[in-house]
Amino acid sequence: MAEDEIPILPLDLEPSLEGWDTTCIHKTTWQTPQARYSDLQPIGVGAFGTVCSAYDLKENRRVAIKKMIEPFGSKDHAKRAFREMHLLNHCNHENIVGLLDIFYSPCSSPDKNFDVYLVMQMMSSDLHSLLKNQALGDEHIQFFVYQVFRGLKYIHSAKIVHRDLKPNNIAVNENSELRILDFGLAREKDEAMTGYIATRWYRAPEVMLSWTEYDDKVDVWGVGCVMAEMLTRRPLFPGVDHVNLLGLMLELLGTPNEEYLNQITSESARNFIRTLPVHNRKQFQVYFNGANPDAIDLLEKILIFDPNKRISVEDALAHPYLTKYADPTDEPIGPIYIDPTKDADLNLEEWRKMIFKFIENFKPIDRL
Ligand SMILES: Nc1ncnc2c1ncn2[C@@H]1O[C@H](COP(=O)(O)OP(=O)(O)OP(=O)(O)O)[C@@H](O)[C@H]1O
Repeated sequence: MAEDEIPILPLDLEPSLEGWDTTCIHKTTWQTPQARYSDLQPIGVGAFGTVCSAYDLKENRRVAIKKMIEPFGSKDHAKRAFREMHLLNHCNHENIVGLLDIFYSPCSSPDKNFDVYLVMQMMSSDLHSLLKNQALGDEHIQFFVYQVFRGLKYIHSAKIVHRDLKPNNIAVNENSELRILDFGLAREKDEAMTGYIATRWYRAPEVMLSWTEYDDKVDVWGVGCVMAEMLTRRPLFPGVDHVNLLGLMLELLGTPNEEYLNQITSESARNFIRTLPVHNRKQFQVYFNGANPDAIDLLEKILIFDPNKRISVEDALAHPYLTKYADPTDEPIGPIYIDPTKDADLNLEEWRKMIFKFIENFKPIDRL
């Protein structure tokens, strides 16, 4: 499946255990995963995986296990699967979900397709489910936004761009700890960026309007959309298609100036915007009526069309809205990520071998 064909799923699919091989033999141990991971309960579903919580009898803790959907369905699927496991394994940070273990289906060999299961820290909910059920107080919003930026500082300093931040990809615990999930679309920063990234509503304008280059500021935009959703409990830009999404952005943020429009590489996109009614930027104090003025100020600095003028992660962490939690001595940076497959043009069989080897060689580490 090409990246621009990634299905956009209805938001609330019922998770299930369908297709789970609960009898498969664990690669590294004497135990079957069924014996090591018991009490499987479906908790989540995405376009590329179904997720269960399970009790890890060896470590005496609950974990989340994601079964990748058709990792070998196509070359692009396999590439995505490899990237996800490799990136998850690279990151070790309190605000990023980590790879505790990985295993495959019974009698797997590199020569034929096999199922892949990723074991991660278990979180109790994600922001999408949380917001469906409850309103968040300002303190919670502050703490969540802080933690997302803290996680982004780590991944961006490692030269990784997440590219798919949205409430479903932000997991939280009862004690308000937060971890960023789902590195399926993440990329090494300098890699050529493709047009399709991020679920539509959270997609930065520079991605939609095909700027020649875009960078980690797409993730800052994503935080802005998620933060606005935390304040109002409604998606900020629920566009039904590209044109509608752009229209919603222009209505709130005003028509961008010529300097900005001239940076859009697609002539048709540029001209299209010029045909639309001219909007003035709405007053955020009115739109986000009742919100903490510092929250509004931070949003003003995030929701800016031009990524070069959009606030950076470092400056966001130092913003007055997050002062209560900010501690530059406790906001670690990450080791630079190098994708071993960066310039590789592998076929499906070769990807399968890469994934098999990764699982074979996987060594669990102590995860934060
Ligand atoms: N570690 C975890 N703890 C708790 N819930 C989780 C965990 N990992 C995933 N989930 C749940 O499962 C859902 C799907 O997981 P994930 O986003 O990783 O799958 P995906 O197929 O890559 O999704 P997408 O459609 O966003 O690409 C999440 O939205 C979340 O509700």
